[in-house]
Amino acid sequence: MPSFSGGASPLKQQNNARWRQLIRQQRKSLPIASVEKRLVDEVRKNDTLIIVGETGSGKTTQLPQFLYDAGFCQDGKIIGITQPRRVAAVTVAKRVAEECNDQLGRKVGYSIRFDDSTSNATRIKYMTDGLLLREALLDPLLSKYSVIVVDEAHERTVHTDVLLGLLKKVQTSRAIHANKNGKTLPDVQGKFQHSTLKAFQGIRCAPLKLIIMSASLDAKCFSDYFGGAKAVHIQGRQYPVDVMYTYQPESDYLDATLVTIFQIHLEEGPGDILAFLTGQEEIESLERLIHERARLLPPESSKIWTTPIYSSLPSEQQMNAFKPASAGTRKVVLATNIAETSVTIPGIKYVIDPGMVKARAYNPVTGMESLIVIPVSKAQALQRSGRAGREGPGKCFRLFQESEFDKLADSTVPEIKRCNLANVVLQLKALGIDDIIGFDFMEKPSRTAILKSLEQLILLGALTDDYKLSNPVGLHMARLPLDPMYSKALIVSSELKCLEEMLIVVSMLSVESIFFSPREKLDEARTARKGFESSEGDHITLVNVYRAAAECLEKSKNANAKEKTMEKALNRWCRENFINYRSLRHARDVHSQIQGHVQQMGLNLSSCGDDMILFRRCLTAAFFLNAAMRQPDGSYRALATSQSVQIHPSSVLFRTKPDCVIFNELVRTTQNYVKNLTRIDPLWLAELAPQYYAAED
Ligand SMILES: Nc1ncnc2c1ncn2[C@@H]1O[C@H](COP(=O)(O)OP(=O)(O)OP(=O)(O)O)[C@@H](O)[C@H]1O
Repeated sequence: MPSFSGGASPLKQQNNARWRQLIRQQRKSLPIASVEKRLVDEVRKNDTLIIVGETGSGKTTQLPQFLYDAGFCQDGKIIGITQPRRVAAVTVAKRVAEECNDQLGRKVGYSIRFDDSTSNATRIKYMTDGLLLREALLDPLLSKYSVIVVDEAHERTVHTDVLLGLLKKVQTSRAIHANKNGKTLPDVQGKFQHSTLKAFQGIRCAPLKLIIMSASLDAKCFSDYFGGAKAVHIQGRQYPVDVMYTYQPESDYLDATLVTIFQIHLEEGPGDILAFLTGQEEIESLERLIHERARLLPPESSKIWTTPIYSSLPSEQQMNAFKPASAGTRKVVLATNIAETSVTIPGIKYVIDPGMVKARAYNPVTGMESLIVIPVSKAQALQRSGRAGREGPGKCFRLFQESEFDKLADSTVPEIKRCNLANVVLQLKALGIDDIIGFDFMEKPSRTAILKSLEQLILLGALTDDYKLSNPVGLHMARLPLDPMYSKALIVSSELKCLEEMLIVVSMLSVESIFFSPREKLDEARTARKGFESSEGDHITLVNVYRAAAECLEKSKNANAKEKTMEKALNRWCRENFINYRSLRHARDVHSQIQGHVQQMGLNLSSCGDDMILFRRCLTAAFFLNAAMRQPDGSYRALATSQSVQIHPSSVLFRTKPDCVIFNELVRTTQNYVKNLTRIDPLWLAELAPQYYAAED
């Protein structure tokens, strides 16, 4: 994973005395600055504290610095701040390092999956909540942290919720431990796995301070969970944000966003625009429409620079959104909700919020997870408007009526209540927490959902029949930062000697939209795609694309081209073949990261060559829970859930309609569609997954 960079060079800025003076003034003028002493006192007095303060009041950037200055990092301890999103962890760490007049990675650093900028000197560490959970696998008492700040807790991502439960447990263990005046840790014996206990024998642990923060959380609910923890409210924001609503409901929010962008561009003063959309496809189609329309404007008003930001975009491309536009050009950032909380995107004065978001949905009875587009909550709308008004007064255009806003839910339903819990259960098991149903979740997922995931993990071989983590399969699976089904696929394919192919498939499935079909060139795109298609299905088609791209790179490498030229050649090849260059690059990134993991785990990196029957059998052994049979009426029935599903038109099997398939994704729109399919022989199911399909006597 490349390191995050971009924007003006911090060192250059730091040498500039005027710039330093400006930063000092900015920091002093933040609402949080006037309550520094009070906040530090409250943290001293309370082991758990809830801080609610408006967006932009200075919580994320300032509080860790206050605590550092107040001596919370004595004895080499670290203040850890978790964020639900990678991009926030990185950009905020960069900003705070600049404010501290230090290089990123020294006093202030960030650590996210596959990218760690910290050093032994780091005392203020920004990270994703998922990363801290992984750290807990190695250090169950999180002994190097004196304070942990869980920022943007209102988002209630599944990682945040699991982390909150875990931190509560760690706090208790550390308090008991500290009372025993620094003895070793028999008091936590039984709470954690024996193997991990050894890692911290003899370490002295002081109590852990825990701070929960957000602009839009229900303080009472968090306080109750933490035994009546104190909540403090920080008043005021630095700059006002004018919020506007539409007079009429908008039937097409994408078109309404496009119109609003040009309305702002042509009628409002200088300032960049941030528009929230639901996913990569919407972003890319709007980007094209903006460019088409901008070409029709007179030259003096046509200068618009669009820059997308969504989670599957490679990190250095995400960072483009944080760069300033050149003089006279208006930057339009097209973002998903990854830019909704915590971040300050320089230049943004106008926010456009169509009020929709793509969210996970889960049916605990069938065990099926899907993605659906739904209205945002009030908390999300508030966060979105809070991205304006950070460097000066701002405006937020909500593309719905005020009466609709009033009808929105106050907060988002916690993700833990609407996702497949297999991953959570696997992580908790790896942390030595055996009683999942009895785990102190802030909001308990349904019993059915927990049981369903336990059952799934047993079927995948990650848990034994008595619900213990299996060795080595379960241990390997917990170590891989992937969905359990994908982890299982890698382990099975190593046994069946086609790990190389499966690595490609898992990487390609981890990114969005590999194929690119512009509306005006649909026929050309279809013809180009035919060149990669396998009649066996989409997985092998993806392998073909990946290998053809690798061949293109190999050719330019053989011609001794420099890396930049090789990338250019790949970009050209992608355009010619209607492949999404951004997605392909991301897939290559993911591939090299996962390859590192599987090699470390000692898995066998072999290829099945042209034996695609073997590979399809391997896909069956991995994804047997997602098998579907054709019905007499041409529809399909998902075998595990008995749901009626259709093959998505994007699949190469859309027309051939084989008897039996395995699939990777279920998308709910007007119908249940399955995507990413491979044709299989139904007899393989009982042979390769007898634990699930063996015929009853
Ligand atoms: N990268 C940056 N560039 C310029 N100004 C910044 C940057 N990061 C933060 N700031 C300034 O610091 C202010 C406080 O930011 P901070 O992220 O600490 O606020 P917050 O209270 O945590 O907001 P939120 O609840 O939205 O996360 C911003 O409003 C902005 O004025």
